[in-house]
Amino acid sequence: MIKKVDHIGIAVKSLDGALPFYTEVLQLPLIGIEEVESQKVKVAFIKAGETKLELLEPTSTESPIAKFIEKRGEGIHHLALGVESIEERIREMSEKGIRMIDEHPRPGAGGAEIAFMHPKAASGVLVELCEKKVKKG
Ligand SMILES: C[C@H](C(=O)O)C(=O)SCCNC(=O)CCNC(=O)[C@H](O)C(C)(C)COP(=O)(O)OP(=O)(O)OC[C@H]1O[C@@H](n2cnc3c(N)ncnc32)[C@H](O)[C@@H]1OP(=O)(O)O
Ligand SMILES: [Co+2]
Repeated sequence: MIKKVDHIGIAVKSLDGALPFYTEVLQLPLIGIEEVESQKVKVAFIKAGETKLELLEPTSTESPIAKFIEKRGEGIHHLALGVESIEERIREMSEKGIRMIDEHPRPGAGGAEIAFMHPKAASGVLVELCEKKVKKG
């Protein structure tokens, strides 16, 4: 079911402000930066050994990240677990009575499909299921 911890999401006010700690102080490689409009975020992926850190900057006051920072300040936002056949995983979770935020996968960063579980279902942790769609051809 779960292949790995795909990434750890960290909510930050600005990528420019947060990145130097990870790339200069910790010397972790920056994989890339991209905007995910549907989630109202700009994200920076950083390689951290076998997993990744995902710094998330809100691109609007309506962004879930803006709301999170407003309420709780910057900090760890979500845990993303790498899965295969995400549609089936979502169905499995629903059948187990797990409260899903997403009943169907949504586009995530890096061409992934993602789906969130409600934090109440996971002892207060926002869990993201994430399937990297390998580009065919
Ligand atoms: C694109 C990229 C990718 O990887 O590809 C991403 O990750 S996108 C990442 C950004 N996108 C998302 O996060 C989308 C999924 N998130 C959401 O739908 C929403 O943020 C949400 C439903 C988790 C929370 O919405 P909200 O804050 O308006 O709702 P509420 O205020 O009612 O919060 C409901 C309860 O969840 C708690 N809560 C809210 N956010 C979090 C969080 N990140 N971790 C743990 N608990 C959380 C609140 O404190 C509250 O608990 P209490 O009731 O005890 O006070
Ligand atoms: Co994520």
